[in-house]
Amino acid sequence: MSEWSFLRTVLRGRRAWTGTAYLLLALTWAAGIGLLALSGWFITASALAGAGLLLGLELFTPSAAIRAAALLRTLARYGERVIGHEAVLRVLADLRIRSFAAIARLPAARQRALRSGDLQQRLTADIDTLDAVPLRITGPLVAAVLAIAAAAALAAWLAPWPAALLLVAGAALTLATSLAAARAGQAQGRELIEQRSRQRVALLDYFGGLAELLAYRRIDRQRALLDRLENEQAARLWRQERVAFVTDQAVQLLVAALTLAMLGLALHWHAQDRIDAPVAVLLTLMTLGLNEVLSTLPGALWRVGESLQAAGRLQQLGLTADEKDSAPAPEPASDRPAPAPDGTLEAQDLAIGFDPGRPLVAGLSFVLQPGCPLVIHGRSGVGKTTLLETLAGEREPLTGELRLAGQRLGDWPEAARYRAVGYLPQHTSLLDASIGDNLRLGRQDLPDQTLWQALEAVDLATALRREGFGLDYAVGEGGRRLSGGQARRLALAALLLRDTPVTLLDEPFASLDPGTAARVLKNIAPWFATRRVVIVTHAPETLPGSWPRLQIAPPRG
Ligand SMILES: Nc1ncnc2c1ncn2[C@@H]1O[C@H](COP(=O)(O)OP(=O)(O)OP(=O)(O)O)[C@@H](O)[C@H]1O
Repeated sequence: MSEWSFLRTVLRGRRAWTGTAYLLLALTWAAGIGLLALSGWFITASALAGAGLLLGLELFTPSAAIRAAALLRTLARYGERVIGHEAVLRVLADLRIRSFAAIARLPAARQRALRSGDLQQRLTADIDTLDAVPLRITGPLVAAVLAIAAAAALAAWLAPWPAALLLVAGAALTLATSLAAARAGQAQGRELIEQRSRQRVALLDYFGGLAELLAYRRIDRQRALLDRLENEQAARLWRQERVAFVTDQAVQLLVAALTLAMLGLALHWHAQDRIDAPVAVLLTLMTLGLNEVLSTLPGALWRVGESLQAAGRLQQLGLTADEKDSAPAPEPASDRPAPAPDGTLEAQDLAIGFDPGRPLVAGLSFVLQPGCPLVIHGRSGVGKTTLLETLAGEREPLTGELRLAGQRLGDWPEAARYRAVGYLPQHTSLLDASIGDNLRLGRQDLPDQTLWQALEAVDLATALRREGFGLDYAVGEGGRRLSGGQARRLALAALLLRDTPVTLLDEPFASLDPGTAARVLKNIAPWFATRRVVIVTHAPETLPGSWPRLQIAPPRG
C-alpha cells in the first residue's frame, strides 16, 4: 500500500472530526474574505452616497452582514482550533495504539533487531510529524478549494465571468507553484525525518553508554558524531527553509499581481458601466483577501516529504490500514487447547541459523515426548538459543520440517502458536507492573491462590512473604525491583501458569545458586511429567539423567 493510501485510511477513521475542522477552516477564510470585501463595498457605497452619487443606500443590511462576518470569523476560527486539534489528537492517539499493537505482533527476532532509539522515534516523533497532514496539508487544501469556489461564485454573480476565471486561474497557479516547491523539498523532507532518527539513536547510545565511553576514552568520538549529525541536520533545515521562503515570496507576488489584475479589470468594467464602483472595490479587496488562503499552500505542501517518510516508517513496523481488524482478540479461557496430547513437536532434518550457506546446526531430527524433557547443551555460541527461537516459531528454519500437532509451525496463526508454545527466553523480560499482573499475563481468570502455588513452586513465595511483598508489589521496569534470580523465577512461574502444551526454557536456572536451582527443579518436576519441555542448559549434569540429551555441535565441513 502506498504511503498516501495509508495516510488516507488513517484519516478516514476520524473523518467526522477532520471533516468538521476542514469546513470550519473554510468558513473562517470565507468569513475573512467576506468581511474585507463587504467592508470595502460598504465604505465605497457610503462615500458615494455622502457625495450624492448613489441614491437609496440601505444601511442596515450591509452593516449587519459585516458584523455577522466578523463574528462568524471569530467563532469559526475558535471552533476550527478546538475541533482541528481534537481531530489531530484523536488521529495520533489511534496511530500510537495501532503502532504498539503492530510492534507487539512482530516476531521476537524482528523486535530485537529494532534499535530502541529508532523505535522511540517512530512511536513519538514520526507519529507527531503526521499531525501536519490534517492541520497543514489536507485541511488547508480542502478549505482553500471551498473558499476559492465561494469567492469565484460571488465574483461570477456580481461581475462578468472573467473575474471568476481570474480567481480560479490565480489559485491554480499558486497551487502549481506550491506543488513545485513540495517536489523540490520532498527529498529533503524525507531525509530530515531519517536524520532525526539517526540523531536520537546516537543520543541514546551516548547517554546509555556514557560510563563505557568515558572509561574507554571514546567520548570525544561520540560527541563528534553528534556534532556532525546536528550540523548536517541544520544545513538541511536551512535548505528546506530557503525553499519555503522563496515559494512564500513567489506566492505573495502572485497574489499581488492577481489583485492588480483584478483592480485593472474592475476599473475597466466600471468605465464601461458594467459594474458600479462599490462592486469594483469589493472584487479587488476580495482578491486581496485570498492572500490568507493562498499563502498557506506552500507551507502545507513542503511538509509532504516529511509526512510521507514518517508514514513509510510506520508502515515498516507492519502497521497496516486495517490494523484494528487484524489485532488479536482476547479469547475466552475455555477456548484454550488442552495441554496434551495435541502438543506434538516434531523436527525433521532441521537446519537453523542466519545464513543459509552456513547453518549453525544441521540435520536435527527429534520428536518431543511428554514427560521426557529434552535437554539441549553445547558450547557457548553454538546455536542453542537460535534453536529455541526456531522451535518457538520466532525464526524460520533454514531447511527441514518443524511440525506442531501435525501442522507446519510457520503456518500456525500467531495467537494460536503463542497459546501452544511457551518460551522463556535467555534474557528475562517482565512487565513494569505488579507481581500478580505479570503472573496473570494471558490468564486473567487465575485466582490468587493459584498464583501463590506457582510462586511456591519456583521457591519465591517464602522470600516475598519475608520481605512483606504481596501480589500487588510493583516489580519495576524489566523487573528491576527484584534480584536477577527472583525475576527469573517470576518469569518461570508466569510461564508455568500459562500451561502451554509445549514449553521451551532457555537456561531457566542460570542466575540461581545450586541449592535454589535444585529446589525449583524438584518442585516443578511433577509439572514436567505430563508436558513437552525443552531445556537449554550449560549444566546438563544438574538435570535428571533419565531425561534425553541433545548435544549441539556445528555441522562438519
Ligand atoms: N541476530 C543474529 N544475526 C546473526 N548472527 C547471530 C544473531 N544472533 C546470534 N547470532 C550468532 O549465532 C550464533 C549462535 O548464537 P546463540 O545465541 O544461538 O548461541 P548459544 O549457543 O545460545 O550461546 P550461549 O550459550 O552463549 O547463550 C552465535 O555465533 C551468534 O554470534
